[in-house]
Amino acid sequence: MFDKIKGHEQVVFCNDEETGLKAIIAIHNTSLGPALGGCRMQPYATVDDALEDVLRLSRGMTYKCAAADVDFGGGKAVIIGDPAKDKSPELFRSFGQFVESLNGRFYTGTDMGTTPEDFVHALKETNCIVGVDEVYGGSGDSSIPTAQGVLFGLQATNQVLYGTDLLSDKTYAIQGLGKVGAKVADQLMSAGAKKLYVTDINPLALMDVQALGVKRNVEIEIVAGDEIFNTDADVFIPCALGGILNDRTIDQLHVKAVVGSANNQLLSEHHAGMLKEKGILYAPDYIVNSGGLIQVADELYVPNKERVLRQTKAIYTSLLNIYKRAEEGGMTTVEASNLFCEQRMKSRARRNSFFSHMKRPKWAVRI
Ligand SMILES: NC(=O)C1=CN([C@@H]2O[C@H](COP(=O)(O)OP(=O)(O)OC[C@H]3O[C@@H](n4cnc5c(N)ncnc54)[C@H](O)[C@@H]3O)[C@@H](O)[C@H]2O)C=CC1
Ligand SMILES: O=C(O)CCC(=O)C(=O)O
Repeated sequence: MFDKIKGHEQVVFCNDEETGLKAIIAIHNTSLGPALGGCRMQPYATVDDALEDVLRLSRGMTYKCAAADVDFGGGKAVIIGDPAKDKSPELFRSFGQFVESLNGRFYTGTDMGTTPEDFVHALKETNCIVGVDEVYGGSGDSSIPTAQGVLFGLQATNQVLYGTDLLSDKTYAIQGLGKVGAKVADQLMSAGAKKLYVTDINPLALMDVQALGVKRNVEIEIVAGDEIFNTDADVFIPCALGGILNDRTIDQLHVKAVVGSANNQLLSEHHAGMLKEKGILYAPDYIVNSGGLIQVADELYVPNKERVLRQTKAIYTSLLNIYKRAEEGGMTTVEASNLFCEQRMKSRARRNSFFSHMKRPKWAVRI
């Protein structure tokens, strides 16, 4: 087990037979501050699958926090269960009690399969919850800034590919039309996208986007499953599961770039090299999808949407800088991005231990 969790500070298995809660909380690194990361609910086939997912996701949060320049560390939680069938207020209260037991080392909120409403129940047990609705003292749906961040990432990418920030007259292939993907699709239509290829396992999500396409006069083509990798779109936008950029799918891709919200898009880091070899520009996921993190981290200062938007806009310049560093250093965009984050963590961690009280975040207003 210790080999498996190598590199992580703490992994907590949460078991409550009364509510049926089976969850894992993984804290990767708290050298920049307490761990922060959403909670995913998914019917994992095995506990090992759930563990692998939470370990990968929490590690990604460490880099995301460093890149977005928020004083938090990397953590994430997964609940093993079917979001359509296994949710109950008691289950989320039980999860909240486990979060509370970590005594401020871990802050959490939504991710795939969970909604802000779920965490209103958890909030009854712990203050370490972010991203609930404003009426409960939270900053609201974090998928709104996440989707905005993806749009800024797309603009930066179009700037490199075509010399313009405009998103119009291009075709995009979106995988996953959930909280983030549906908003990205909506905004791309507003921005004048020529055509969207879309896929989702939820037929209702597909019907909604198709109806919107008719209203906005934008062509929508629904494709089944893996066909999303094989469209003639200009940009592929993954907004569902991780690990979808792998030997098999990269072979099929003939887009010019990949820019999406899904966490851990690359099955393994060497897949960034494969994309580079194929001439596909890859926007590192944790740079592009940091809008939600920016909002939930900001929430602890007292929520402020303008401040969040300003910081989310910085994704545009961060991504351009990463593209430039990668080009100049002959690296993949992921290598360039990881290097930048590791340098920042090294210098900030030292600063934190010199000047900060151990009990961070020092700005938390809800403790
Ligand atoms: N919500 C947020 O603010 C953030 C989300 N992310 C990441 O973005 C991705 C999407 O997140 P959300 O939109 O919040 O999740 P969500 O649960 O609201 O939506 C996910 C969508 O993907 C669909 N889906 C699941 N498996 C699929 C498959 N095999 N093929 C096609 N579609 C599939 C689902 O039916 C659903 O519509 C996740 O990887 C998440 O970790 C990252 C940062 C922040
Ligand atoms: O979006 C959130 O609520 C928290 C941040 C997070 O979990 C993520 O960026 O993956």
